[in-house]
Amino acid sequence: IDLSVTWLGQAMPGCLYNASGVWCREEEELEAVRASAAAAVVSKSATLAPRDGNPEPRYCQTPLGSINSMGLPNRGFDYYLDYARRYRYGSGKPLFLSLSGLSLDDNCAMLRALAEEGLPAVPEVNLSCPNVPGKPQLGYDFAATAEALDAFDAAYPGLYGVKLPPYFDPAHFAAMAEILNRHPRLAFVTCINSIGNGLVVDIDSEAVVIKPKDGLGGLGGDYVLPTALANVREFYRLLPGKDVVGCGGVKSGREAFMHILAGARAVQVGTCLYHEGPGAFARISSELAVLMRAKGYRSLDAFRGKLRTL
Ligand SMILES: O=C(O)c1[nH]c(=O)[nH]c(=O)c1I
Repeated sequence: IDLSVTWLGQAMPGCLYNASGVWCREEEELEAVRASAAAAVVSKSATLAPRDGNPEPRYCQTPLGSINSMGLPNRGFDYYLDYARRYRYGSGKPLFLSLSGLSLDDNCAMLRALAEEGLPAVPEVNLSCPNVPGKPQLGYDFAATAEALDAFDAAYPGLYGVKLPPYFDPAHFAAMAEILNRHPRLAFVTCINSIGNGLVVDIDSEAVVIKPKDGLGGLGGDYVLPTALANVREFYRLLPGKDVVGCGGVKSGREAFMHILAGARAVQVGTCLYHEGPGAFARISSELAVLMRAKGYRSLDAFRGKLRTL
C-alpha cells in the first residue's frame, strides 16, 4: 500500500500531517511531529511580533470535538524562520510555514523575508483566523482577499498556499474560486480552518467553557467533518490545476479516506492530534492502509477525487 504524495514539485512519504496551530508552536513540538509518522510539518500561524494570545481558558475539548479562541499565540515570525533555516529538508518531509499577519503589510513583509532566504519551506497564508478580537476573517471579505493575493504575488516569487475558512453557500464557493484562479503560483488551498464563533455551553456551571469573546470560539473535530468535506469537494472541482489539502474532523483512517475521496491531495489532523499526540499519525496511516487494502486500492491516486454522486 502506497500512501505517498507527490505535489509542489516534491514527494512526501505519506499523506498526513498536522493542522497549523496544533502541536507546532514550539520547536520541540515541531520536531516531535517531524519525528513521527507525519509526512510533513506546518508551523503555528506566525505574526511579525511574538504574541501571548487570548486569556485562558481558551481551548476546550468536548465529546464532539473542540472549541478554541487561542488568539494567535506564537513565538513571532523570526522564531519559525530560524527553525526553517535549520530544518532537515533531507528528511523528505516538507516544512510549511503558516503566516497570519495582523495586516497585509505584515503578511507581505513575512513573505518577502521568507523569499530572501531561498529556503524550501512553503508558506501557507492564513486567511481565516477567527479569534483575534476586532479582526474579521480575511477569507470572508472577497475584495480584501483579491487585493491580498495580488500583494502576495508581488511579495513572494514561489509557490504558496492559503488556509481558507469554511464556506457555506455555492455563491461563495464560486466567488472565492474566481479570485483564487487568478493566481497561478497559488498552488494549494487548505480547507478548512475551524468553523468560527461557535458557542459551547456547560449546563452544570450554566456557563460558557472558554474565556475570550464571551465564549465564542472556532469549532473542530466531529462538528466540522461534513463542512470540511464539502469545502474540499467544491474547491477540488472549482480550482483546476491546484491542490486541495483536507483539514477538519480527521480522527481515523475513515475520515482521511473521505477527504481523499472528496479530492484532497493531503490531509491535516488538528483536534485529534491535540489530544492523542503525534502517535496519531501512525495509527491513522495504518487504518487508512487497512481500508485501502480491503477496497483493493494500492495508492491514493486510485481513488482521489472519485467520490460518486447518485
Ligand atoms: O486562535 C487561534 O490562534 C486560531 N484558531 C483557529 O481555530 N484557527 C486559526 O487560524 C487561529 I490563528
